[in-house]
Amino acid sequence: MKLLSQKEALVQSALKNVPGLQLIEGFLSPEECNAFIISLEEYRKSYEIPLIYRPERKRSLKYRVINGEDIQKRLPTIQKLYESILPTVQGVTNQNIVPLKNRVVGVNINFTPPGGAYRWHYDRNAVTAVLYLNEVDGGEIEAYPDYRFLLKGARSSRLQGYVDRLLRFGIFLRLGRKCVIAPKSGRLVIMRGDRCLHSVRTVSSSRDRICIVMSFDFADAVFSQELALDSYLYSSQRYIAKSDPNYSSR
Ligand SMILES: O=C(O)CCC(=O)C(=O)O
Ligand SMILES: [Fe+2]
Repeated sequence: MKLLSQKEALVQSALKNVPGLQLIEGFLSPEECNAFIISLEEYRKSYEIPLIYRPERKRSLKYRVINGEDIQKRLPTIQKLYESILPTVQGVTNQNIVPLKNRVVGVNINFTPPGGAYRWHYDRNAVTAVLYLNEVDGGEIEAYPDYRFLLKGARSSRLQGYVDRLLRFGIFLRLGRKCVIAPKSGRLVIMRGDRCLHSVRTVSSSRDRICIVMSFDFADAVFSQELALDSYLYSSQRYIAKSDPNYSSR
């Protein structure tokens, strides 16, 4: 394992009480994580998992993903986990959130291959829980919780896109609180994903980083960019539009 720098070790140990981002260690035991990993290895023998690659100037999106519809059909134990984790996530966040109506997005399994990463973004939904299934070198979530200037009633607007991009510049990032969360089996990260700027650092191990991503939102939530963002995140075909699919092109 790579040794953490002293500064990063401090960042990690101070993470327990950050508003907008919580860690639960050992949410699953190593044996439970292994059982999931074995069932996913079996899954991969029967089904192709698409590789999504969207190059970006800084950190690109490069990962494989099993979407929620396929999980519901073929991986019932993971679907059950998504349903049974709800009270924990509601309790930790103190928010009356529910699983997403969009089944493709609700629960995903992300496989970040060696050299893969996940670009900087905010989530479309209010709360996201990431459950790490294994430990790899690199692949840390780098996050700035509670770090967004949200435009009321216009969160999918082009203007919101400009504001969000502005906040990624170093001079602004210094105003935020940086959290670095290394992947470790059974570790659960719960964040207010629509207010937390986050990304996944490049995986430097020779094996995939594997995690389960579970999304929740308020019952009345709507997201206007649903179709564009879904094809960007889940289809291995080239993404045609040039602009960021999180925001409207008008
Ligand atoms: O793979 C991860 O750890 C998180 C990815 C993520 O941020 C997301 O799926 O929205
Ligand atoms: Fe995310």
